[in-house]
Amino acid sequence: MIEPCRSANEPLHQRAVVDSLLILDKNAQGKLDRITRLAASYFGVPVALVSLIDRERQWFLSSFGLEVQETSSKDSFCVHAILQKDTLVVPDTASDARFSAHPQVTGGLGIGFYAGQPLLSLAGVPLGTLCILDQQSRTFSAEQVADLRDFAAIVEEYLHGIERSIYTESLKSDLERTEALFEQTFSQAAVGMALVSLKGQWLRVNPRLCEMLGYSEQELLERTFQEITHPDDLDKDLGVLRRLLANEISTCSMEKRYFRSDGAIVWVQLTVSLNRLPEGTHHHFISVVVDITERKVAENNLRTLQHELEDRVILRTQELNVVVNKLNLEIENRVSAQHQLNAEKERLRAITDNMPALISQVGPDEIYQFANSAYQRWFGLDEASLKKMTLRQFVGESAYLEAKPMIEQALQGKSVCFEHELQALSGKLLIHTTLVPGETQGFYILSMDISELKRLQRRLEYDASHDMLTGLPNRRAFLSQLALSMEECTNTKPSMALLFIDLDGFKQINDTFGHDFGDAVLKTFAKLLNGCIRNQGFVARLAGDEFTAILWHLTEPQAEVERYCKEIFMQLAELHSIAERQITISVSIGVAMYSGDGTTAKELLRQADTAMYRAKLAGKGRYFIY
Ligand SMILES: Nc1nc2c(ncn2[C@@H]2O[C@H](COP(=O)(O)OP(=O)(O)OP(=O)(O)O)[C@@H](O)[C@H]2O)c(=O)[nH]1
Repeated sequence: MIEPCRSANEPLHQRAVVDSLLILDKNAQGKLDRITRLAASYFGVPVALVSLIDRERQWFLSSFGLEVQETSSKDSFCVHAILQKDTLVVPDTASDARFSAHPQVTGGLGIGFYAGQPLLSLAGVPLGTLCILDQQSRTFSAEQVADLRDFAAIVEEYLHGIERSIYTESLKSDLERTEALFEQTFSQAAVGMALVSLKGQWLRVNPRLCEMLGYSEQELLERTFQEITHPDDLDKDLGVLRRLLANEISTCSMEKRYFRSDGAIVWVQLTVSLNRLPEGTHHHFISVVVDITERKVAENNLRTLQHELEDRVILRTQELNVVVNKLNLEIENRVSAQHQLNAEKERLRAITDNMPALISQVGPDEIYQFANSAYQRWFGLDEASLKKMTLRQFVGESAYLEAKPMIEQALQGKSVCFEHELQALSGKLLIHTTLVPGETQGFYILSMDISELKRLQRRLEYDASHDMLTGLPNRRAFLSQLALSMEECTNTKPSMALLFIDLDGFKQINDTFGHDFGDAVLKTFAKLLNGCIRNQGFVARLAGDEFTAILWHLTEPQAEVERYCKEIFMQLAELHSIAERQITISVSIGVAMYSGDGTTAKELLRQADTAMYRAKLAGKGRYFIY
């Protein structure tokens, strides 16, 4: 037998209908049995069957002349009828290639003839066949085919009735399930649910909505939603419903306020959709109501908090702006001060660098913190090198130890000056240093090179106290030495003599040989006089050709004075020429002895002068003791 080739995507609901038909009650089967029996009789065949077929099996809902209830679908003649969707007539199975090898043809039932009419469901899906079988081959006229179709139509009618009743039962059951589900959902929902008429009347309300609004179910059903809607929200609410009714939107959601029965306000999230009847007319609204009062309160609190925060932020921002402005002003002032400071520093640097002095600053650790460029010029040391040095390292060990007491005073906050020597690139320098305590710790150093100044000072001092021509101490030096020497004497032990010495006839020498020669004479005599006194006294030129000598520490005043005067005369006697000119010089000497008796310097000088005049009067070239 050639097996029927069936589509793999055979409609699924065919199986469902077949399954449903299989569970028909036995009474129903009895009706089909009457038809198969009638068909067998009408067509004069031994077997008439109503078969149902799915992919695997073939059942016989009714069988006349056959005991078998079920076979495999691949052995089924009926499948071929279903596949060709029209009456299948096989007059002689033995000569039909499709069935000649079928076991029920070659053996078994020994089928020689088959005619089957497909049975279609209400939806036109083939469910099985009404078929007749004969063991003999036979002819089957067109009228008989039409009759078989009529029989099949009766079976189909019957099966459709069953199908309808199954479908109705199924719908009813679905409706009941849906209704129960709706009822359960409606009553147990955690959100408010309601059906509302198109005019706003509450039609059905669930317990949660009643609880939310504080009304009993009955009280609520006696009201419209407009009555309990907050007036400020009503227009918006009605506007949205109008759009729903105009089919502009399919559903809407809004936040609105209801008045509870106790007058309190309930904030809700309302979602409304429109329920339509099958023909499309509007029937009622379906509302889902969620209480969002807590959320609204929280939002309000949050909003209030946010406003408070914003106010605080504004306040703080204002305060901050004031602070920032002050800070900016302060920064500007500081920047300005810093600029001034930098300018001051630069000016100070320029001043100090151009000062002919060493200017520096050392910290409490005696390390240099600042040094002007004089250090570079004088010692070849730049500021960077000095900043790595201590004062001790710079001045050297011995100079540092010498300056240490002054450094300590400066570190204790006292200004101090001292003089010292420093070895510079140009040689040894005499330095005058002032240490000035710093504002914090450490001190400033101002060192000036006073080598030249000292030389000048010494020169001035020398010039002020010496006679330029002879180099002997002058009148001024003489008078101070006289006072000093007289102070050293006591009245118990006279030990000093003052000699007033005047050249004789010096005017004549000047006039005869000239002033320059007179100068040479003065210089020669000064040297002679100074040589005579050795270390036992003091020689000075008072003025012109007048000289003085102080002899001190005289143990035998008279004798020592006389010896000195004679020494002068003797050396003058040995002097025969000056400046290669033959000449003889003599002097007159007046002597005043001092014994610490209270005689003043002026009086002593007068006494010596008087004695000298006496020597002059006595003929010059001699000495006279007062
Ligand atoms: N060459 C020279 N002459 C001077 C200097 N100072 C004063 N004289 C002169 O010294 C002379 C001093 O003369 P007197 O002492 O008055 O007279 P004298 O000739 O020495 O006479 P007697 O003192 O009486 O012996 C004057 O002619 C002055 O002009 C000087 O520095 N150089």
